[in-house]
Amino acid sequence: MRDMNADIAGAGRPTPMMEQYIEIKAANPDCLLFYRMGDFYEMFFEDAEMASRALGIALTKRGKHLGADIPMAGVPIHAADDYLQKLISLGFRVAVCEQLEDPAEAKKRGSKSVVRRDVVRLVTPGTLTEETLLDTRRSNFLAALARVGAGEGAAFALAWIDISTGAFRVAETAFEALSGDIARIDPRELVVPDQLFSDDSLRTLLRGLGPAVTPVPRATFDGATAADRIARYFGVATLDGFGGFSRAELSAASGALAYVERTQIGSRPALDPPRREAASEVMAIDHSTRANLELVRTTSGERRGSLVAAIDRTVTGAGARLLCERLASPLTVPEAIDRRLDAVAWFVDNPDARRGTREVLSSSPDLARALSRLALDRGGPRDLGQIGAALGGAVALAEGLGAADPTSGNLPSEIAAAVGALAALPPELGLRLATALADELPPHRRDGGFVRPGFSLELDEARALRDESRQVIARLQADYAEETGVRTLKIRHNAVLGWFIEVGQAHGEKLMAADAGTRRFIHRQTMAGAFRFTTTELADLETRIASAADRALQIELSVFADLVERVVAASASLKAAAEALAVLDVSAALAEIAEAERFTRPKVDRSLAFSITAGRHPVVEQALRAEAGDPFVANDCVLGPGPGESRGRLTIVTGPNMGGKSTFLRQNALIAVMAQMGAFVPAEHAEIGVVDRLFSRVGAADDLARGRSTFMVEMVETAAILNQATERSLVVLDEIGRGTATYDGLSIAWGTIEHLHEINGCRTLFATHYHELTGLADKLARVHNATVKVKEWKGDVVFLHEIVPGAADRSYGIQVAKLAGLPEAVIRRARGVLSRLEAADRQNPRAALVDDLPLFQSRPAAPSAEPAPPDPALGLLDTIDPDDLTPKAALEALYRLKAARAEGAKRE
Ligand SMILES: Nc1ncnc2c1ncn2[C@@H]1O[C@H](COP(=O)(O)OP(=O)(O)OP(=O)(O)O)[C@@H](O)[C@H]1O
Repeated sequence: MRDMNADIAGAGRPTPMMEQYIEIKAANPDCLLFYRMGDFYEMFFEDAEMASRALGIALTKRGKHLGADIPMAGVPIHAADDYLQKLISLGFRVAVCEQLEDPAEAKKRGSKSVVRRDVVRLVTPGTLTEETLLDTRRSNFLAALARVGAGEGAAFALAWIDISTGAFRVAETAFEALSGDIARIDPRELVVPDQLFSDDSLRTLLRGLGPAVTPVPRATFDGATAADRIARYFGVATLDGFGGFSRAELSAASGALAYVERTQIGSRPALDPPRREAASEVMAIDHSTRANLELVRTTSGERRGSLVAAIDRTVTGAGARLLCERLASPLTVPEAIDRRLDAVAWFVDNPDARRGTREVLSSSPDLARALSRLALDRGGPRDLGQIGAALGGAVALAEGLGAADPTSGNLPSEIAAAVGALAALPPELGLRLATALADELPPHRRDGGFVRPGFSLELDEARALRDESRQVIARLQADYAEETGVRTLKIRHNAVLGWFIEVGQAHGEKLMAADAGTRRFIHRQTMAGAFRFTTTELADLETRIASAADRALQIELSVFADLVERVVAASASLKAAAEALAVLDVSAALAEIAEAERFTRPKVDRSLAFSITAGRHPVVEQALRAEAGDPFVANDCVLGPGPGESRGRLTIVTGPNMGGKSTFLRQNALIAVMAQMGAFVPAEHAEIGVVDRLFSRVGAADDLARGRSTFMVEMVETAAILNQATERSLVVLDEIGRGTATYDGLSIAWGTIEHLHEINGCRTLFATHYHELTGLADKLARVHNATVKVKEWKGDVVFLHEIVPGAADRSYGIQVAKLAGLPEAVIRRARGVLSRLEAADRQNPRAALVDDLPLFQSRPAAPSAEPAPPDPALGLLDTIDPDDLTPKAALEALYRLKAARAEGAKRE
């Protein structure tokens, strides 16, 4: 397409319409152009070819350009949303180009003039608003990444906006935290200034995010104009009222807003003012930990099997979105966590209120998204209806919850705040919507028929006239039939002729002859087998009908506009109510699952405790139940400091394959996440000192997209843990070092444990098959051993899934391999090899290593007691006096120095 303009100059001119198309397309080169022609969006040239392949629609042609056929493909307006959804999910961006005037208007300018058209909106993954294009249970964030400064001193920030609900947040981040923060926000689209897009240090990260990354001109991120842009958007003189923002945050917020403005063209979504999220208030969970723990989706990308799928009992889309958000961003401030837990506890203790709340909520529509569509002028009567219904529900809820706490003042603060927000809704708005809107609502305002009879006298009159005229037509038809004696005479309507009288051919000829004198029946059209007539009477009536119908529609549209205006004027309180409804849904849903699954309230404080009694893995437990398999075996886990200790413990978990080590590791990480998101947890008792960062290295996966092998990925992630974990962190490591040769792996695991114990001091679970490591428990004060119990029965192994103190002596790998169906011959051979290896180890046991190796030395601690041998080069240097040297002697001295240094290096 880009070259097309150049081509045209050299050849004959394209048609005026093609000229218009080419101009609009040239302004939107990175989008498929949906070019409105009547009831279709048409695409031409490469766009047509791409769309026809992507959507499986017919590729046709229309006219010629430069002597060649113009490929064309089109989608009908009424089905456009479905096609848009498919295109967006395939990574396309679409520019929607509408007709901006009636074709009749264009004709007035001359027969060759083209209808004015322009792009009214860019549809991109991060800027969707239509119900059909959105996933109800997932937020649809557009994020923007900004960097201020360069090199070591560079500051990063992210801003993210969901235009379908108005949510707008900003947060500072750091280079190392970027991938974790982006994973937490989970945006559908990330915009970055073009210089960051091509920055080497970010290339791997951005490439990993795929087509959802959109580079934009850096000017929109410009720090100097950022504050102005934001203030302008919200119509305020200064941002002071929104709180303080760093330069990087302003830049990101400005970049995100600019993109919203660019894609929405003239429309202005009703966004909340940007809210700052402090990194210290959210548990840091890096990208791979998030993926490993399968918080919101499994490693294969599905929601089924994830933690959120196992615990989500919300009944509204907004509730599901909030639950997901809370799960993705657990808190680190115990008071804030307690506020959430208080709300859940209240719903656990008040099952009737819970049931009532959930019942009202389940029929409560998506207030935030309906509001957003109306504010963007993309809403229909049903969106108004949804607001009305949600308002009705809100009033019922506020009353119901108030009644559940008649003494009032005893409601937990989160619920009280939600009830407050619901009670603050303008009562007249709900009433107005209820009286104005009909019971059954059409999807589009253009068809009318959504205003309740009795609401507007004028409308009722216009409608009566319109409908009555129709009866008059029926009567007229009977009269004409009577008058002409043609029983089959019909009065019909079509778009070209309007109302007309139709009779069969024979009757038509007769009528023309009989009527020749009076010319009462005016001939309009002769069809095959039929004649069409009109009369002055009918023409008059037609005008009256048309104007009455038109009038009725105009009145309806003005009622619509008035209602939208009232709704938009109340958007602040409606948004607060939408948030309140979501909070109530989440709290009640977490109470519901707590009761159904016997979850209990965790105690979260500022200690370093980590004490779980009878903890379970919520997903595995439900899966086992669904398969009607053995019940899940609950296990304890204590990682907090013991008596007299100031830092947390490291527990080495050994045990057979398939014994349940990974499950145990993950369940404790998940319990920490659940506790800090403000949910009850699958344990009899849980006490957790807030976890600032959670690290989990569970299971290995190649990252071929980034050109890293399994082992490399494992080492990169282990390095991140060793460099970042604090004593407040929780670290869960599964089989570190297994991806390489045994001795290398064992050595790396060994060094890692010592570093975690001595330097990081974090609470750690470490599962391994290197049994030699269990010896470390004797050497390192806070290292403990735990193992999974098994029973051997007739040479087979029976897993008990019970974690007990102590070390395993063997892995039962061969027994598990046998269970998995490895050929008998292989099993026999493996047994033979194993017994040889074990015999060799008995002669020269690796387990004894722990006694031989000195303790970990890399602590930046005490200088070593033994002085290092003096460097001979330094000794030699002392004997040289530069003032005494001739140039030749100086050169010789230099050679001698070099030699002495080489000698010293050898000794080191
Ligand atoms: N506490 C438990 N109660 C009941 N069943 C369990 C329990 N823990 C694990 N299981 C079952 O055992 C299976 C294997 O568990 P898991 O993957 O945790 O073993 P593992 O010791 O990590 O094995 P490997 O060393 O081979 O990775 C699980 O899929 C689950 O079905």
